[in-house]
Amino acid sequence: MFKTIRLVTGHSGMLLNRAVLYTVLEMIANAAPIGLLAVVITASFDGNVSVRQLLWWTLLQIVMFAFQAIFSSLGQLEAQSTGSSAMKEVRLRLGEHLRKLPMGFFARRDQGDISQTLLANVDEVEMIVTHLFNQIAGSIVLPVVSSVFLLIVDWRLALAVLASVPLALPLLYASERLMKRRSLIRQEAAASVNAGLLEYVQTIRLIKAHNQTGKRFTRLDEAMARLRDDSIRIEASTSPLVMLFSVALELGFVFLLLVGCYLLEGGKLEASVFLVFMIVSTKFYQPLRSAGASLVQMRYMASAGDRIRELFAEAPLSEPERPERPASNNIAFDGVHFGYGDKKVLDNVCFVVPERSMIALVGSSGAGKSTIAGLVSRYWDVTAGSVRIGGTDVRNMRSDDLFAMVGTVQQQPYLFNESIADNIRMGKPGASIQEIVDAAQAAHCHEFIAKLPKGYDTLAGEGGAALSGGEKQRICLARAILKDAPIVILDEATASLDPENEVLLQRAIAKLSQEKTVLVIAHRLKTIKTADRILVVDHGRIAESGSHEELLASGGLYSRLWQEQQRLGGWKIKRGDQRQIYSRAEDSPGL
Ligand SMILES: Nc1ncnc2c1ncn2[C@@H]1O[C@H](COP(=O)(O)OP(=O)(O)OP(=O)(O)O)[C@@H](O)[C@H]1O
Repeated sequence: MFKTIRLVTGHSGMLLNRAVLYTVLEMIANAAPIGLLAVVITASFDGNVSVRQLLWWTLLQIVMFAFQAIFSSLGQLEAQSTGSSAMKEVRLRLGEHLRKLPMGFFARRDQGDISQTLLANVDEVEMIVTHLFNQIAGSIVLPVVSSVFLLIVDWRLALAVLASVPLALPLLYASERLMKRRSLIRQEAAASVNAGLLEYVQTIRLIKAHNQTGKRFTRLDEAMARLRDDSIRIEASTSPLVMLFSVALELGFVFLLLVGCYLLEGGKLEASVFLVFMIVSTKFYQPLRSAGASLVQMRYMASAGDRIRELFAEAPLSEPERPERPASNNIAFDGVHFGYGDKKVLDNVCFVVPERSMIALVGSSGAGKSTIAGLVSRYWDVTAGSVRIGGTDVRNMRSDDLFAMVGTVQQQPYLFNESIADNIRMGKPGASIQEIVDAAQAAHCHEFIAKLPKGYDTLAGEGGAALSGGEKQRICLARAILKDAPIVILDEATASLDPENEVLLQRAIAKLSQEKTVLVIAHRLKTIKTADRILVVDHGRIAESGSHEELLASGGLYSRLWQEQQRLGGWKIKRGDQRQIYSRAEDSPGL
């Protein structure tokens, strides 16, 4: 549990100490009136109380209440600000850590599961820092102070009051252990509900399209039912133990009555002392009961901390001890083998992409093209062989240097729910609006952005929901152009474009390749016809390599794919003719 507190407070540990100090002072101010009360009761029994003394005691009581209020506010304020800033730091550290993890981690772990850790688990741990830790520290101080006081006043009665503590503690321990076990199960159930909800919202279009609403909802419903059952189970198993702990603790009061009556009977105890004990013991049991309940609750929150620590424990991509910088921007694959776990995907892949050239990767679906592109950015590490940039193995480069060198436009473009300008600016933080417009013009998206009601200030919608696939892809391309990285990877970047925009974009990409190293993945072969070299990937191997003309002449796989696409691509919808919807391309010179 303390590991969790240390993990989240980090450098702010000292601030938390200050919060605890305020709480301790608050509790001392809370306990002080007890001593005062004892003096008043004893003096009243002895019959020597003056009005002046009473006034002084009352004044002292008021001062203690004021101190209590001041220290309580200071403690809460300190704990809240420590907690909030510590959590902000933890989220940033987690975000940074996630960025450095290999992509294999994201293939293993569910998005919803990760977001549950980043959001809910961090919030739960924040509760420890802002409320529970303070509460527990405070609730322990009061009984400690009161028991010291009681021991001084009458050790026999004090021992009677304290006798129930060793009886109650094993029950608290059992409850804490049970909570530890059950909380992990409940955390997993909560993560699976979160994952289900996220998937449901993200795929709502698909679910509607396939009329799957009921079925998907059933799965979500089941996950929620599991969470409900686990929550009830936690409550049902730990609450009775916490309750028993309270009852066992209160048994001390019964011991006090028994011992007190016995001593009173034998004339070995003054009635005033007995009365003081009966009043003060309430200040002993009540805080201990709430400390016990908070401790069990804290155990649950600490399991959220375990999940955060687990995430931090995931090994990031290894960083070289002596980082190297590439001498140039060419890319070389040298005998690369790679597989996802046991599944072998690439087999002895060798090729070079010279600087200022465009190399295209083509091949059937699942052949391994995106995997090759991913290895350049070190999304994964090769199993054998090496991927080098400018002669330097990418594993010997600092990952930040590598990411800065490569600009990628993915198959599925993603836009953040920010303005279009900010989405493009991500490529170069701090870029002026003129630079953004220039990049948008190069990516042929300026025109449609300018026509939007708020132009570049239009919100893209989460995931770019408010834009078409082609528009999103062009904005992502503008982002990559603005990044101005020496290596550009376009993974099916023109897949969602209409023929007209595709031609324009081809020109932009061709221009890009005059200055940069460009690796393009495309299914539509006519979009990469002009590439300096085309690599045909087949079952994880480079099956053919050459220019468009050379590959056509060789009559191999590329040539067959080309013929096939020519045949299929020759069909188009003929406008204005309801009877003859499809027509051969050669019938239409406009194609
Ligand atoms: N994260 C992953 N975990 C396990 N297997 C994967 C993963 N990503 C891809 N694969 C598998 O590796 C093989 C190559 O996939 P890859 O995405 O590289 O092919 P591709 O040629 O780019 O396909 P496409 O043209 O359809 O995008 C496929 O069989 C695919 O199922």
